Amino acid sequence: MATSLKNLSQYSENNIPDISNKKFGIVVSEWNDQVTESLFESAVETLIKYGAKKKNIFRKNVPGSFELTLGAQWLAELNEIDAVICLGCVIQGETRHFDFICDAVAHGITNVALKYNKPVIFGVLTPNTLQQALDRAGGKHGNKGDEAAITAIKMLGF
Ligand SMILES: Nc1c(NC[C@H](O)[C@H](O)[C@H](O)CO)[nH]c(=O)[nH]c1=O
Ligand SMILES: CC(=O)[C@@H](O)COP(=O)(O)O
Repeated sequence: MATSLKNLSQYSENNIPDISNKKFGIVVSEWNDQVTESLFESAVETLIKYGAKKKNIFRKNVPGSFELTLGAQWLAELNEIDAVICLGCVIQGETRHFDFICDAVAHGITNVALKYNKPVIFGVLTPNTLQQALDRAGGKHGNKGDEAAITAIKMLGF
């Protein structure tokens, strides 16, 4: 979809399962916390909107997005956790460090989902600029946290 048409918070509300007794782990990167806190607030709001109980939402912080994989694993290995949402924001700098982090996190989170056979959602923004991140954390392109939460919910209804 062309960026100009993108809205991360527009999705079908069909096939939403009962999540009243589902437990969610949310791991949040502290880097760019102006952005990641907005992603977290939106994710929690969406989970509760569709029936999750606040007492069943468990947050853990990690220093940066590179650590999201291990944080996700520490949550996913808990039998009581039904789905994990990973929230981060990696902003392009001057070097290739951005590429290594994004690649590692995308592959790492995928591997955790497959290893523990449960939804582990990639709610990580990978913008070129802070403004692009803000546009996707409650701005003109919606909120990635909302998208990540509804993705977790729908996967629980698979
Ligand atoms: N530059 C960003 C980082 N860098 C830190 C790494 O994620 C990691 O914590 C460090 O390399 C030590 O392992 N992290 C972000 O989440 N966002 C960035 O823009
Ligand atoms: C994505 C990052 O880690 C970023 O902050 C690194 O910036 P730089 O590539 O300019 O060192």
